[in-house]
Amino acid sequence: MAKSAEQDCIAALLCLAAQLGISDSPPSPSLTLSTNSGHPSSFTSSFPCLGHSLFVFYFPDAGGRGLAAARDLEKGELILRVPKAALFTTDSAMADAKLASCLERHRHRLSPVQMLAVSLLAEVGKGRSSQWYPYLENLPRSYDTLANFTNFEVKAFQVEDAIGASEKAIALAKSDWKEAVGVLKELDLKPQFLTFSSWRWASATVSSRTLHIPWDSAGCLCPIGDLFNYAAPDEEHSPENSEDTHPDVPVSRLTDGGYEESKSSYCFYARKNYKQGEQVLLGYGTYTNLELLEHYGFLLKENPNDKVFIDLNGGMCTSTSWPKDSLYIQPDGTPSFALLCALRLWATPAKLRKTIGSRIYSGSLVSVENERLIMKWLAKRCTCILGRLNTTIGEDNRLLSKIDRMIDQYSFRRYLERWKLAIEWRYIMDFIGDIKDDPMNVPLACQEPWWRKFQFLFSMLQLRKSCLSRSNLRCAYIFKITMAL
Ligand SMILES: C[S@@+](CC[C@H](N)C(=O)[O-])C[C@H]1O[C@@H](n2cnc3c(N)ncnc32)[C@H](O)[C@@H]1O
Repeated sequence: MAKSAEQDCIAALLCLAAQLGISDSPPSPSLTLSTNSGHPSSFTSSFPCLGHSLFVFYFPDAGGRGLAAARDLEKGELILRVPKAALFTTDSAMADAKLASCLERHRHRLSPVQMLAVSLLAEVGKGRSSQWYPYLENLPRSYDTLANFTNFEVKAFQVEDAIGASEKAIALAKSDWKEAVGVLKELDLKPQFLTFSSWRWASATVSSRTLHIPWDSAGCLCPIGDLFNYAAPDEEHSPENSEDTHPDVPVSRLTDGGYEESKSSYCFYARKNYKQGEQVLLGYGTYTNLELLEHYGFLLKENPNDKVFIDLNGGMCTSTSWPKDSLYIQPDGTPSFALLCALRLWATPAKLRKTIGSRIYSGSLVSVENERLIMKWLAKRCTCILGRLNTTIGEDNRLLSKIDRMIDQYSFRRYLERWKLAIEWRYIMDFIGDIKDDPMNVPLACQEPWWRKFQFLFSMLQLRKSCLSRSNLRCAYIFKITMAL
C-alpha cells in the first residue's frame, strides 16, 4: 500500500477507535492530550483515542507497524483501555441475525476458533458496509504462519521436528477449512471467501492477533490493542519481579494486560519503563522460535525461550519416562532439568539407579565420571543432529545475504520472506548448539557448570558436512523461484 493510503487507513482506524471509546488516557477527564508538533505522535494525537500514552509508528526491524510511547511511561501504568463493545468476538459478530442462526445450527460441529474465523470472513464479506471496515482494512493482507508455508519453504527447515510441525499445521488448516466451508456457503459469501487461501488468512488472523478473554477460548480481536508487537517475557518482566511497579497496580496482575471485568475493558499496562518514542511491547506468552513461527509468523534472533530438543534413543528411554518436550537445551547452553536427570540416570550403572535416583531427581551431580559420560553423549548427539542438515552455517549465512539482496530488488518479496524465515530458523538453531571449545576438555572442577561450554552447543561446525554441491542446488532453487514468479 502507498504511504499516504496507509496513513489514511490508519487515520480511519483511529477514528473508529475513538468512536468505540478506545483510549490511552487515564479515566480522569482533566488530563489534556499531548500535541507536540514535529514529534511523530503529532499524527496520532489529532485522534483522541491515542496520543496521551501511545502513537502508531513503524519499526522496520522489530515487527513493522507497532505502538510507541508518546511520553516516558512508568512500569505498571495503564496505557490503553479497549471497552468490551470494541472487541470483535464471535458473540459480537452474532449481532448479525443470519450469521447467528447459521452458527447456532453448526455450533456442535465447529470449534470456537473455527466459529471466530467464520465470523471474520462473514464480516469481511460485507465490505464497506461493515461497521468494522476501518479495522478490517488495517489487517495484514497475508501471513507467514506455518500453515501458509509452501512445500519448498517447509523443506528449507531441514530439521525433522520443524518439518513435521509445519506439515501438521498445514493439514490442520485444511481439515478445519473442509469442516467450515459448508457453513461459509450457507452464508452466501462470494466465492473468493470460500477458498482455502481465504480460510488460511482468517485463521492466521485469529492465531496471530487474538487476545485471551474469559468467555470465549478463541479469544477476541482487539482494535489498537492488536498493534502491540512482541517481546519475549523473561525473568525481569515476570510479575514476581515487581518492586518498582506502579503503586496502583496489584502485584498479582501480569504487567502486560488482560480483560478486566470491573472495568468492562481490555486493559494494557507498561511492562517496564519506556522512554518517549521507544516501541512499547507486549509479551503474548512464552514461545520457542518454532512456536512463534507457527502461531505468529515471525521469529526472534535472540529468544531466551528457544529450545533445541534432544531425542533420547530407544535404549535410553527405558531409564526415564520424561515427556519428549521436556528434553531440550536452552539458548545459554543449559540442558533442561529433565534432560540432565535423564542423562545422569542413564550414565549411572543399572544396579545403582534405584539408590542414586532420588539424588538425581533433586538435581544433584552424581560423579565427575558420570558428568563426563553425559557430556560426551550430548556432544555426539548434537554432532549427529547437525550432521543431518544439508547445509553448513556459512552456506546458510551466504544464502540469507543473497535472499536479502533479492528481497530489496524484486517484487515477489513475500515468497522470499517465508523461505528466509525457514533458513533463519535452522541458522539460529545451529547457534544454540554451537560448542565453542572441545567440551571434552572442560575441567569439571571449575565453578562454571560444563554446559556453559555448550552456549553454542552445536559448534561442532567443523564437523558439519561440507556440501559445495548443495550451494549449486540452492542457486538452482533461487533460479527456479525467479523463473516461476
Ligand atoms: C498482534 S500483531 C502486532 C502488530 C502488527 N505488527 C501489525 O502491523 O498489525 C502480531 C504480528 O506482528 C508481527 N510481530 C510482532 N512482534 C514482532 C517481532 N518482535 N518481530 C517481528 N514481527 C513481529 C508478526 O507478524 C505478528 O504476527
